[in-house]
Amino acid sequence: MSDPTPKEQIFIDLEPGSEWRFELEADENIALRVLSHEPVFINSEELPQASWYPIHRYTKGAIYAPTQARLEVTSLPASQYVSTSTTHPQILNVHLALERTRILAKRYLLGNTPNGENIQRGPRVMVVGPPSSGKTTVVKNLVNLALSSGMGWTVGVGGLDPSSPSNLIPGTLSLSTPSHPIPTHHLTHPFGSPPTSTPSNTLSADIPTVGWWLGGLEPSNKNAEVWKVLIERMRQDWQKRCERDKMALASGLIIDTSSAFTNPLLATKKDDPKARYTLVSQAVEAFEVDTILVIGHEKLHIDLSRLPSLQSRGVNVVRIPKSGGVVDLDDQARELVHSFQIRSYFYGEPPLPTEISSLMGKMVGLDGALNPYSFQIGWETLVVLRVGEENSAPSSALPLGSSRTLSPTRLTRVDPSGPAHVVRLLNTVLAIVDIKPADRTKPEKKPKIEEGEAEAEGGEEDEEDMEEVPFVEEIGTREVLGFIVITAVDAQKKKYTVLSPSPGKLPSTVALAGSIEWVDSA
Ligand SMILES: Nc1ncnc2c1ncn2[C@@H]1O[C@H](COP(=O)(O)OP(=O)(O)OP(=O)(O)O)[C@@H](O)[C@H]1O
Repeated sequence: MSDPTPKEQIFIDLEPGSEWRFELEADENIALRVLSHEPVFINSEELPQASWYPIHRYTKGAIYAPTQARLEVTSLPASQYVSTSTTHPQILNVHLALERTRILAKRYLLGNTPNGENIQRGPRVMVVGPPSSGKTTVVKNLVNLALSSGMGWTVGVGGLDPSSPSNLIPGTLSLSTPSHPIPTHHLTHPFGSPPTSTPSNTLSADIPTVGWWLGGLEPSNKNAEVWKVLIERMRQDWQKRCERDKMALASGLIIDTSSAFTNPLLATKKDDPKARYTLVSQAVEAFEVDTILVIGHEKLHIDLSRLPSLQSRGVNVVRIPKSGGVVDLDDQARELVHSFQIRSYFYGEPPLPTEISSLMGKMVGLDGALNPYSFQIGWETLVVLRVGEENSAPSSALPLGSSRTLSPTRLTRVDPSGPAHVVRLLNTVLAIVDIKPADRTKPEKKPKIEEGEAEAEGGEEDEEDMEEVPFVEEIGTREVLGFIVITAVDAQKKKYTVLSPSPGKLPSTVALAGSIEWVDSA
């Protein structure tokens, strides 16, 4: 029987140029629809007229109305308010300048029409700022403005913030090429999901994305060399794309960065102790960035404007205001977001409560739940590697008189037989990397145990040198195919239990470990 007392409707009226800001808690899911006729935006994506737009728990954001507007929401979040201070006009100004560059670049590249300013490619923009300054939100707005312009742009989105929930999974760098505005239904995956994680008929899955595994949440002095190689990999990928596709070259690249970029001394090398903002200079050089947007921070703006490495390239350093709506996340909230991000990689989004999914009227397509798959795999079959110098033996352990000449991106095989390793591997997130026959430095051993059905076989396994890495070093910084997590280690049977996003054989049995761990607490 249907409920005889219809629920009271909740309306939000917005003055021209105001925004409705909301912060959804763990038990808050809402849907909203626009009842007025003029366009209303969420992160510069126009909300569909009259359709319900669902927004999942934990999401924080703002609905912006350039003209008078009326919204209907299914329920009012505990934390919500309307503000007339908005940074949208400033973001729009930046967008218009970028749009001009794109148009001139397109004319040059596709129509062979030179322009007086010698613009030969689209804008390359990098957004920097302190923690919780709204970097990801600015990137998303600029990308959505470009994709909504009707010009057919295919903007590249660089994810240089391994801890951002917009990235693939914590610990990765990513490059995605969305072709439609990025939605804000939930906080994970807005820059795109790897194909193994999300069914292809969903909103976020058709954003082609490639990822590289840093294995940590931010660039640091310890992983600086690995970071540098990953940036180079990403640069090559972007360059290849631009060579293939002139429209991508004209559309440009917008890069989100880690707040570690604001640390002037990070990644400074011993041979160049005076270098400052190495991470910024590195990325600027790799992606030929021409504009840096600094959010809020006055000193950072001045520092970067005076940085010789940027001045010599003629990089335009522009300061834009920080939105008063940005939510400052503490460490606990960040941990929760990361855990949620990993969970949704494997399980997708839990279904919306029926009071939302059964709403009358049109509803935009939803991302659904996924069916991850758990199985056992032998220690010998799944080769777990770590990348980087920090994982190799300390210099003090080297023979007397010898010095370290190891490569900073060397691979170390994790031998799970040591008790410390078992503890360290449990709950570890692993990135699967593609292996080609030419990558092997030793011929492949036929795996004795495959997946699920072979579980019960167990038995003796040939002894092999578990310390030896039978692959070339280059695989440690290669593009990743997907992620798994070790949920149990059976020391007696010498097997891992792993959770994979989809059933079937793993695309490769070589995986990279980092410092990202996950325990399903949902
Ligand atoms: N105008 C706004 N109204 C409400 N919430 C907002 C607004 N702008 C940003 N937020 C929210 O504030 C949070 C922090 O913003 P964002 O992730 O863009 O910052 P960031 O600088 O990239 O953070 P990080 O330090 O993690 O790199 C996000 O949850 C975002 O959705």
